[in-house]
Parts: sequence; C-alpha cells; structure tokens
Amino acid sequence: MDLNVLRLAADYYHKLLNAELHINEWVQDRLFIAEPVFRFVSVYLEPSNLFNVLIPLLGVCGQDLLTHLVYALSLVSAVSSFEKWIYPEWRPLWRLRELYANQHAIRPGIALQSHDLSCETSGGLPCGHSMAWTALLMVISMHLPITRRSFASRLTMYIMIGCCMLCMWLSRLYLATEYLHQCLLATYIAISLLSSCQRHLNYLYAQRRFWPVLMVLLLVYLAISIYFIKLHLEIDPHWSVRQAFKWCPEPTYMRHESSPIFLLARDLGNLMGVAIALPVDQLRNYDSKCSHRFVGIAIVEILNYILRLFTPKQHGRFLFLAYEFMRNALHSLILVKLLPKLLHRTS
Ligand SMILES: O=P(O)(O)OC[C@H]1O[C@@H](O)[C@H](O)[C@@H](O)[C@@H]1O
Repeated sequence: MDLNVLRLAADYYHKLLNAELHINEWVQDRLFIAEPVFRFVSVYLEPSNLFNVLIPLLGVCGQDLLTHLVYALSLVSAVSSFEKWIYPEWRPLWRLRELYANQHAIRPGIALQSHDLSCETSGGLPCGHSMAWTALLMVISMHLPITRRSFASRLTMYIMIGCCMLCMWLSRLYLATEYLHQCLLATYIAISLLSSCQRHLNYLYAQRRFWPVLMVLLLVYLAISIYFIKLHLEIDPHWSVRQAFKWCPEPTYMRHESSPIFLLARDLGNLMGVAIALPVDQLRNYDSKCSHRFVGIAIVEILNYILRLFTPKQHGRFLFLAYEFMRNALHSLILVKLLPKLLHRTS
C-alpha cells in the first residue's frame, strides 16, 4: 500500500517535471527579445556578485543595512547550498536530454536551447539566484523609509519588488537552468526564513560568538558527513557535476565556482564570518560619514578582488575550498565588525 503511494507520488512528480518543460519552451520562444536583459540579470545579480559588489555598494548607505544584508544573504545562501548538496534536483536541460537519450522514455516533443550560461553544475532546487535576490530585495524594502508611509507607496514598492522577482524567474527559465517550481519555492523559502529571523533579529545580533561558531562548525561536519553517507549508500555526491559534464555543449562553459562543494565552502565561510563577528547589536548603529564609508568599503573590496584573483585553483581541491572558506569568512567579518569599528574611530 505504502509502496504504491510512493510510486504514485514519484510518477506524479516526473509528470510534473515533464509538463513544466513546456513553460521553459514557452519563455524561450516568446521572450527571446529580452535575452540581453535575462543574461544581464543571471550574470550580474548572481549570489557571488551580490556578496562581492552589490551588498558592499548598498552598504555605503549605512552600517545597519550592510549588517542586515550580510546576515540575511549568508543565511539564505547557505540554506540553498545545503539543499543542493543534500538533494540535487534535475535541471530542465539535463532532464530533457536524458529523456531523448533514453529509447524507452516517452519523448515530450519539446526543444530547449542551451546557452553558455545554462551549464550550471549544482542541482536545480532551490534556485540560488532567486533566493538571494528575494532576500536582498526584502532587506532593502525593510530599510526604506516608505515602509511606514501611505498604502499607495507601499503598494508601489511591492509591485516593483514583484517585477524584479519576475525578471529573475524569467531569466532562469529562459536559460533553462531552472524549472518554474524551483524558482517559486526558492522565493517562498527565502521569504519564510527572513520573516522568522526578522522577529528575533535583535536577539540574534546580541548573541555571543561561542554557540554560533560551534553551530557553523557542526554544519561543516554535517556537510562532510553527507558526503560520506552518500558514498556509503552508493549515491554519487557529484551527480549534478556529472550531469553538467554530460550535457553541457562546451565543457569550458562550466565554472569551478558554481560546483555544489564550492558553493558550500563559500556560504559556510560567510556564515563563519558573521558568527565570529557576533555580537553586533552596538556596532550596527555606529554612525560614520558616507564619504568615509565609501572609501573604507572600496578599499575592502579592492583587497577582496585581489584575493579572488589569487584563488589557488590549480593546487588541489582541498586548498581551493579552504582558501574560499577563509576568504569569505574574512570578507564578511570585516564588513560587519572591523569596518564599523574603524570608521567610528576615524570620524
Ligand atoms: O541555483 P541557480 O540559480 O541555478 O544558481 C546556481 C549557482 O550559480 C552561481 O553562479 C551562484 O554563485 C550560486 O550561488 C548558485 O547557486
């Protein structure tokens, strides 16, 4: 009985995935005119760029906003990477190609175009771009002075956020990197996570660093354990990378930086940085001149850029991951802890 239910659910799930391919096809067929916009959105608003460019830029407006952005995006991005590590879901192009390669499968009669940007190496669920983008928009909206004003200004704000979100979803659907449900679920998870955190924000900011650091270390341990558990269960931990290798038209399109294990190192590094920075309840209210903030943040980001250029990609995976973990930890630690202290002292 139970097995039948499971079989039915799996059957329904695969039918849903096949049906959703039509949505990707529709977006590619009808909206090709907006391809430059979709490319721009997927390339420049991807989570790494948000961390390295957009968040520091927005942080010039105030330390409170910067701290909130770093915290929210580190958390949301880590949840996304963990999910991708535990259960990498299909991406539309992989699934479509597999269906055509399998002689016994029913072919859906759909054609999807593959792009250089379609060669992602992590699983599809949840859409990392949509999750980080939702978190960024939510945090900005919480800091806008219009939030408490008239209904009309709030409505305008929500409509604008909705349009920005829609643009990201369409971009991912157009590049055939995500199914629609992966984009919708990503936005839903980001909103629920941030709403729950928002209620306890002051408490979280006031925490001492011991327990948060321990929790991040436990997460690192969990990530490593998942790897070995998968090996033990004969599940390929690098399934998504292999799928990408199999179906990407040109292997040079694939980037080290988007492999699931790298994403985990990056996001756990960011989380470690914010955990070490705790408590930050006083620091986020430190005031400093906008021009001072701009210069301070510019210097941090130039140094971060130089460190990124020197990423040791050719000396083995372990060094690469350790370096990324530490660089990201240092980056977020400086942004939320050292920078406000330094700027406060100079002003
Ligand atoms: O999950 P998506 O939207 O397909 O993106 C895949 C990955 O793309 C990378 O470019 C991002 O840095 C990651 O954070 C993201 O997870």
